[in-house]
Amino acid sequence: MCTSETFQALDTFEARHDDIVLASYPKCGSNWILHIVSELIYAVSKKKYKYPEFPVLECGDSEKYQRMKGFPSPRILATHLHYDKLPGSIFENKAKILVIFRNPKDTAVSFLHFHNDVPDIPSYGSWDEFFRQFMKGQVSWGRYFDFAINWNKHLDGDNVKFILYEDLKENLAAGIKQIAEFLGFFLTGEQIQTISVQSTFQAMRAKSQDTHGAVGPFLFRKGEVGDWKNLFSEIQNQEMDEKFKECLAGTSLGAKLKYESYCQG
Ligand SMILES: Nc1ncnc2c1ncn2[C@@H]1O[C@H](COP(=O)(O)OS(=O)(=O)O)[C@@H](OP(=O)(O)O)[C@H]1O
Repeated sequence: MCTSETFQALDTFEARHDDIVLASYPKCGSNWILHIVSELIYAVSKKKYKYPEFPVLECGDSEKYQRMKGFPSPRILATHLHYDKLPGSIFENKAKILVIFRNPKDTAVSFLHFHNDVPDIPSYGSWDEFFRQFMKGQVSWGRYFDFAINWNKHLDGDNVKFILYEDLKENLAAGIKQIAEFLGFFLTGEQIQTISVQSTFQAMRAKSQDTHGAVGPFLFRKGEVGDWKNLFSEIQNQEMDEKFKECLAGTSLGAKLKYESYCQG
């Protein structure tokens, strides 16, 4: 998805202290958090947050990064780039970073459906074929486990907040409150409640064509935890469990992902 020109252009990108970065592997809920953060900005400023351009940071060129200099603060920058590929100014200028994770099995299933449902992007012949490519990292933005390993040592920084998709599903209002506190936004319980009603899967899917155009209903597909059980074979389960053990078991991110709760049984 990114050419060497993209990375050269990204080097010219100047992050601001009050930028809000949403870092996630694809299909982990980036559009969900983007919506929540936009609603939080609206609640505290009464300014509707409008994305002046396509919000994925790395989908751009040097002209986009020039134009972004004129965008009002706070800017929301979504990215699927691995930690070591992020523009250094994000860290130097201490932008706030929300790192969003989702269990790798549901992430893979969501990724397959996205490829196969959305016209104009490559589709895969079968789930088995996609699974093989996903495990090898031969999919857009590379291997889930490389993304995770890359982030593992950087989740405890002052400017970093870890968010688990499954936690948000379990208690959306609590998750929104934590995000608000991390961003330094002070909201009443009533405001948090209003945002959580607007941020459920059903509410977002119902508006998806207005908010995201024709791709909306594919982007807001099912919004569930455990959909992997409909596609994974026993052998694929074992392979993913092994990979998790090899890459993340015993690490702080491994514990944060609550793999046993969401990927087994
Ligand atoms: N409000 C809400 N509640 C629960 N789940 C939600 C919500 N909004 C988006 N989603 C689900 O997130 C998945 C899409 O992830 P991303 O937005 O990161 O996709 S993308 O990488 O930007 O294309 C995709 O998951 P799947 O439904 O499993 O495919 C979306 O449905």
